[in-house]
Amino acid sequence: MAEPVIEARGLGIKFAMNRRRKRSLREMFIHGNKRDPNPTGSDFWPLRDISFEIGQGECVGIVGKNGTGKSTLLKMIAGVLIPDEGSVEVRGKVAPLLELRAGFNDQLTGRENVQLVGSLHGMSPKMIEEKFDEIVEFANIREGYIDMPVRHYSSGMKVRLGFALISQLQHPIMLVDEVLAVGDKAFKKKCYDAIKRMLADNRTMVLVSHSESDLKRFCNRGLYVRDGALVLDSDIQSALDAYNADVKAEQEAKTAKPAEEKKKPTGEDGNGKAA
Ligand SMILES: Nc1ncnc2c1ncn2[C@@H]1O[C@H](COP(=O)(O)OP(=O)(O)OP(=O)(O)O)[C@@H](O)[C@H]1O
Repeated sequence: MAEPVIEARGLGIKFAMNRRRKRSLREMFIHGNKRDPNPTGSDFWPLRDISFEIGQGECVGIVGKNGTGKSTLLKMIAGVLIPDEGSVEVRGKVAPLLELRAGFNDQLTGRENVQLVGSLHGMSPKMIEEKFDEIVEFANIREGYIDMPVRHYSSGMKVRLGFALISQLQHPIMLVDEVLAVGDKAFKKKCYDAIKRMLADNRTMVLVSHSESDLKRFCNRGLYVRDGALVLDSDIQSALDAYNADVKAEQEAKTAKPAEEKKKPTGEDGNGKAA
C-alpha cells in the first residue's frame, strides 16, 4: 500500500483553562519558545489519543458537535498548533483553507495581502501576477477595493479573497475549515467547482463542516470526534448517522429530564421528605 499522506499517531493537545490561551507558532517565534505563559492553573485536553491515516486522493470529513476539537485537529495537521502528545506526519505541502481572515494583515491592501500571503505559501511573484486578476474576480471584490486596506473589507470579502488565493495553490493537501459556509449562492458554486477541480487532480482533502450536504458532496470517508476522542472512522454516511443518533439521544435525554422533575411533589425534596 502507498504511504499515507497524513498519519496521526496518538495525537493529543492540552489547553490551559482560565488563563492565556496557548501560544501559536507565530507567537512562540516572537515571545520565545515557551509554550505555556502561565504554568499554574488547570489544563484540559480537547483531543486525546487520536490515530488515523489518510491516503492520497482521499477526501475525509471531520464530524462532531461544536467545541469537540475539529478545528484544533485541522490546525495540528496544518502545523499551526503543536501536539502535546503523539505525532502527526504530513507528506506534502498543505494549502490551509482555515481562518482565512486571520492570514491577512488589516493595514495592507487586498493587493499587498495577496502578494504577501501568496509568497508565504510559495507562489512566485510571476505566478501571483499571472493569477491576480483571476483571484480578484473569483473573490468578487468590488471595483477600487483591491487597493484599499483590508480593514475596510467586510468579513465576507476577506474570506472570499482568502479562498480565491489559497485555492490557486498547487499543494497536494487541502485542509478546509467551514469556509464553504460563507458567501452567497453564486460564490458557493464557484467554491464547489474549485474544490472539485482540485480533487480531480488526485489531491487529498480534510474538510470540517457542519453542513451534511457539503460533507456528502465531497467526502468518501468520515471521522467522528466525540468528547475529544475519535469514536468512528468509516464511510461519511455512517459517521453522520452515528453523530445524528448521538445528537438525537442527547436531545431526548434533555427533554425527558424536566418532565421527570415536574413529576416531583412540590414542597418535598424528591425523597418523599419535606424540604
Ligand atoms: N488556542 C486555544 N486555547 C485554549 N482553548 C482553545 C484554543 N483553541 C480552541 N480551544 C478550545 O478547545 C476546544 C475545541 O475547540 P475547536 O475550535 O477545535 O472545536 P470545534 O469542534 O472546531 O468547534 P466548532 O464546531 O464550534 O467550530 C473548545 O473547547 C475551545 O474553546
